[in-house]
Amino acid sequence: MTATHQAPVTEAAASGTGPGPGGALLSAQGLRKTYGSTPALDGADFSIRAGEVVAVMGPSGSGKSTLLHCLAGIVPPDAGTVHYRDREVSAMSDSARSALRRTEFGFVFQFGQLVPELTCLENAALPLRLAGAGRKKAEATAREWLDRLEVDDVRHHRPGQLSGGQGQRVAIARALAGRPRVLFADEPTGALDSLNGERAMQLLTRAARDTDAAVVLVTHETRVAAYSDREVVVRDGRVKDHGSGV
Ligand SMILES: Nc1ncnc2c1ncn2[C@@H]1O[C@H](COP(=O)(O)OP(=O)(O)OP(=O)(O)O)[C@@H](O)[C@H]1O
Repeated sequence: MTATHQAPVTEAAASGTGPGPGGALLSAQGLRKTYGSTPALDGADFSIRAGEVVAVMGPSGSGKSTLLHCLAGIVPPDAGTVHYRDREVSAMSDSARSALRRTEFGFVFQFGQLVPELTCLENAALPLRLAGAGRKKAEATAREWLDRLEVDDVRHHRPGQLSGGQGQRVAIARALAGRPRVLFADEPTGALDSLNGERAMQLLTRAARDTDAAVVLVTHETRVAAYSDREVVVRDGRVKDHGSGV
């Protein structure tokens, strides 16, 4: 659906600054989402504060990725609400949700999804370039993040020339270079061996904490969830809060 006529510039540009329900940075209440006859979410609640790392765990098919997609404004829920600060994401137009994703959110998926034709430096600079930064400034910032993720030495390589661990760290640098307030990570270490997975998680959580970004971390691995402050478990489309993590 295109929403060109429904999205006043002010809506897309206005970034909520007040706290959301219960002081949360991002929260969801009573989310429902059905695909055909398959219920993916069935009354899911969630909330995360600035600087918090929350692991979303649960069996395969329980609704973890759907929850992440609804929270990030990628998929509109059938019912329920999502708030980012004091703005209701679930009530925004498509273009306002895209603007929110571009300016406030960062994403890391299981397979880095780097652009194969671009170098690592160009990949990491891409979100900044899309947000309007000039090439020099974007690449200077991107280099700082590649350095933090310990992959500055491969900045002139293309994704096809990297190991899995290097590629995922470039993807994390790209996601964080735009200084997102919320980082969504869906099985970010799912394609890595345990050593590379551990290192990627150490660097990801350290960088997120340094920038006070919230991290919604979908994982089925307990050793990955151990990097969180709190774990929740999704079961049959509902969320159970397990309190503090390790
Ligand atoms: N785009 C879609 N079209 C149809 N069904 C979908 C779609 N996305 C998810 N589903 C279904 O919704 C349910 C929840 O899927 P979801 O991907 O959210 O689970 P998950 O907990 O992330 O699973 P996994 O750990 O295996 O990735 C599953 O039954 C899945 O088959």
